[in-house]
Amino acid sequence: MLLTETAEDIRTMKIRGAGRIARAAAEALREYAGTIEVSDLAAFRTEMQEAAEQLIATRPTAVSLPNAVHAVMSGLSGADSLPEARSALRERADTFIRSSLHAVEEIAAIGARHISDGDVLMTHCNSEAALACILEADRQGKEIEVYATEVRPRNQGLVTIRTLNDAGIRTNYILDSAVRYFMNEVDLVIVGADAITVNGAVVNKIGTAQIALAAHEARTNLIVAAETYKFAPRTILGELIEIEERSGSEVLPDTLARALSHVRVRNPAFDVTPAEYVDLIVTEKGAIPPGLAYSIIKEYLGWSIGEFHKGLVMNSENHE
Ligand SMILES: O=C(COP(=O)(O)O)[C@H](O)[C@H](O)COP(=O)(O)O
Repeated sequence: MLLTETAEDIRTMKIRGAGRIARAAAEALREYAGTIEVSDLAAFRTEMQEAAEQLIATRPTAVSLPNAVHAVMSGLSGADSLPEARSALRERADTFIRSSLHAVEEIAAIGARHISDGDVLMTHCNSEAALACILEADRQGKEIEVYATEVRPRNQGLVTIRTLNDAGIRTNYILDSAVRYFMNEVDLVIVGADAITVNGAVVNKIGTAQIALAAHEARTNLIVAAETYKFAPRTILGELIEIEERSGSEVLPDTLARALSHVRVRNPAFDVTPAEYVDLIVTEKGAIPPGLAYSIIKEYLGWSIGEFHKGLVMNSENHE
């Protein structure tokens, strides 16, 4: 079944990157809504609720996941019959997926304006939104060069350099630890986001905060490419974004770790870059300074709503 498969693929990172995770979850809910065999609306709600929770439990950091689930599940609130509920959910899922893909295109167009001919860029991890800006700048004929990090331990940098290479963009593949060494050659850092808090802090792949620090020191601008559904409504209420810590075996093979009984491997997958190290956040609705994160949450996600909570489907009139 697509639902179980998708949940497993997100958990194991076969499907990864906040935007792709969000669309995969929406697609899984869509398929599930159309195929589960239930006799009435109440049973349908219960089944869908469980499916939503199963998806949300896969990875805790990317807020695009609960935001996508919320966008789809909100179709349940106005439905009076089982067929109505099924079709409302399918429709919400389609709308979410379409608007997510469209958002990436909009971000590419806006982000590319901030990239100048001759710029040397640096990116970290593999962000669809950040890469879309780089590819669009290249498509517009701007001569650019990119420094792309390796991204230990899962090496998402390999995916990034393949994309850049395929586009014929001059690319330097560097160790994560070589970021400061090269920073003086860089004109602009561009990264994606897994979550953005109400005060403009950016949660992204581990190492982003270190890159931001090096950029700040070198007076190199850092921009974040992020769809509005990467903003986290519940941070308005003071909630913190949970940072996923993955298995130590991703960093050190178990056989080696077993021989080092006093050593504990720590493997956080994300870190938090404070707003003061972020120059601009490029969303599909425009580029904003991080201090305006609140307005994105208020205007596009609805400030009284949250992400999908366990056992609670909230209304989202203004979530498109
Ligand atoms: O940190 C990562 C991916 O982490 P992981 O590989 O652990 O999922 C990406 O920078 C963001 O998710 C944004 O990506 P996108 O712009 O594609 O949504």
